[in-house]
Amino acid sequence: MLHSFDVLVIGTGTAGYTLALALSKAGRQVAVVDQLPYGGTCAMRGCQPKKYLVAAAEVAQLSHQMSEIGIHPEAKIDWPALMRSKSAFTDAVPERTERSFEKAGIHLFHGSARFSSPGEVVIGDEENVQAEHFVIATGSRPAPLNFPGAELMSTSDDFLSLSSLPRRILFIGGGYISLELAHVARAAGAAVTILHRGERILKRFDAELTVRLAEAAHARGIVIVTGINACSFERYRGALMTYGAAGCTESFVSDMIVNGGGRIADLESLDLEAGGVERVPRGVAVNQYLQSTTNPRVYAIGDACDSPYQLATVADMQAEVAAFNILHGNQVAPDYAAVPTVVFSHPPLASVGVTEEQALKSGARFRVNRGSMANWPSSRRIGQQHAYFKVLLEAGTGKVLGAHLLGHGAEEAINIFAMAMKFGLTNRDLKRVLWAYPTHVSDLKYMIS
Ligand SMILES: Cc1cc2nc3c(=O)[nH]c(=O)nc-3n(C[C@H](O)[C@H](O)[C@H](O)COP(=O)(O)OP(=O)(O)OC[C@H]3O[C@@H](n4cnc5c(N)ncnc54)[C@H](O)[C@@H]3O)c2cc1C
Ligand SMILES: NC(=O)c1ccc[n+]([C@@H]2O[C@H](COP(=O)([O-])OP(=O)(O)OC[C@H]3O[C@@H](n4cnc5c(N)ncnc54)[C@H](O)[C@@H]3O)[C@@H](O)[C@H]2O)c1
Repeated sequence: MLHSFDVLVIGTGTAGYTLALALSKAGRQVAVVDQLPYGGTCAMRGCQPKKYLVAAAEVAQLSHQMSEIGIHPEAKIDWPALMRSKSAFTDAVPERTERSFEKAGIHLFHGSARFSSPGEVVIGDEENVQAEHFVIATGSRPAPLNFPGAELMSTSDDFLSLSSLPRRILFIGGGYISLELAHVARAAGAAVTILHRGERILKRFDAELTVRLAEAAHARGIVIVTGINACSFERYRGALMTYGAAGCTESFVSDMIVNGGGRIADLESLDLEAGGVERVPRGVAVNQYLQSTTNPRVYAIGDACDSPYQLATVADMQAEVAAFNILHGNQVAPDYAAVPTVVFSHPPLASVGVTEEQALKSGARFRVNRGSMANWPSSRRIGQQHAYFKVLLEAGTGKVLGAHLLGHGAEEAINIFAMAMKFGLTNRDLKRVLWAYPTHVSDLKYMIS
C-alpha cells in the first residue's frame, strides 16, 4: 500500500520521539516507524533501566561504606526483585509511547524500514511511504568484535534483562557501559573484571580523575586490567575463557562476557545506497544542519548520525535542531560546547567542557582549581573516601572552561557547571548565588575561588 506524509521518522527512541512530536505540533503530517516495540534504547535498554539498577547498587554501596558510621547491617540486593521492579517500568514504555504519538495525530508503523529510492521508504514487504522528508533516528548497536568466539559475548541489553546474576562477569572495554554495569554487578555480589585495551579507562574524561575512579573501583573489588586487547573467546569446562595481551596468550575465566567495546550507528538495514544517503564511519554524513550531505530530503539525528556524542541529551538537542530546520529551512546547528556527561559508577564521575589536557593543547590561558574532597563534610558524613574535583577557569575572565567531578552528588552538581558554561557565567557570578546549604551544590563555591 502506498502512503504519503510530510515527514517519516525512522526510529522511536529519544531522537525520533522528540522530533516527531515537535513536527506534529507544528501541523505537519508525521508518521513514525520502529522495528522493535516503541521507545528506543534510553527508555528501554539504556539510561532508565540502568539507573534503576544503579540506584539500588548505590544503596548497597552506601550501606557498606557507612558501616563504620552507624549503618548496620549491610544492605543486600535481591536481584530478581530488582529486575521485576525495573521491568515493570520498561514494559510500560511501548504502550505509553504509542499513546503519546496517537494523541498527537501521528501515524504509527511497525516493521523494518529501508530506502527503495531517494524519495521512498519500504516498511516490511507491504507498506511504501513517500514523504517530503525522511528522518533517520535509528540509534546505535554494540560494535561487533570480529574475532573467534565473539558470538559467545553478551550485550548490555542481555545484562539489563538478566533474571539471575552470574557469579563471574567479564566486561570487554573500559568505557561507560563496562564501568557502570561492573559497579552494579559488584554491588550485587558478582566477581567482576574489566579488560581494557588502552592504558587508562574512559579516555574522554580527565586523566587524573579516571585514575582515581579506577582506585575507587579497585577498593570495591573490581579488577581492571589495562593494556589488554581481548582477541578470542571459547567455552572451556562450562566456563567462558577470554584471551588477550600480545599473542592472545593471557586467559581470563568467566561465566558471562559483556561487550562494552563501543557502539556504532545502526544503519545496516536501511539500504542507504538506494536512498542516495552517504555514510561515514560514525554514522550518516550530515552537514551542520543535520541534513544528509547527499540527499537533501533526509535528516539524521541521535546515535545514527555522525555526531561527536552518543548521549540521550544530545539526541534530544539534535531532534529539536532538525525539527526547526525542517520547519523553517536550514538555520540552526547543534551546540556541542557544554555537554555534561556522567559515568554512573560509585562514586559517579561527571564532566563538562574541556579537560586539562585539551585546554593545554588548545593554547587557552587558564588556571586549574583541583583537590581532594575526601575530607569535606559532604564526603565524610557518608564515608566517601574517593572524591576529587578539578575546575578550569579562563585566565582574566573567570569563565568556566571545564569541570570534572568524582564523588557523591557529582551527577547533579555538574549541571550547574554546564549552565555556567552555556550562559558564559564567571566564577564571580557563581559565587554571588546563595546555594542551599549544606548540599553537594553548595560545595561548588570551594571549587571556584
Ligand atoms: C546501557 C546504556 C546506557 C546508557 N546510559 C545513558 C545515560 O545514562 N545517559 C545518556 O545520556 N545516554 C545514555 N546512553 C546512550 C543513549 O541511550 C543513546 O544516546 C540514545 O538512546 C540514542 O537515542 P536515539 O533516538 O538516537 O536511538 P535509539 O533510542 O536507539 O532509537 C533507535 C530506534 O530505531 C529503531 N530502528 C533501527 N533501525 C530501524 C529500521 N531499519 N527500521 C525501523 N526502526 C529501526 C530501533 O529499534 C530503535 O527503537 C546509554 C546507552 C546504553 C546502551
Ligand atoms: N552514562 C552515559 O551517558 C552512558 C552510559 C552507557 C553508554 N553510553 C553511550 O554509549 C556509548 C557506548 O558505550 P561503551 O561503553 O560501549 O563504549 P565507550 O566508547 O565508552 O568505551 C569502549 C572502550 O572499549 C575499548 N575496547 C574496544 N575493543 C576492545 C577490545 N577488544 N579489548 C579491550 N578493550 C576494547 C575501547 O578502547 C574503548 O575505550 C558511549 O560512548 C556513550 O556515549 C553513555
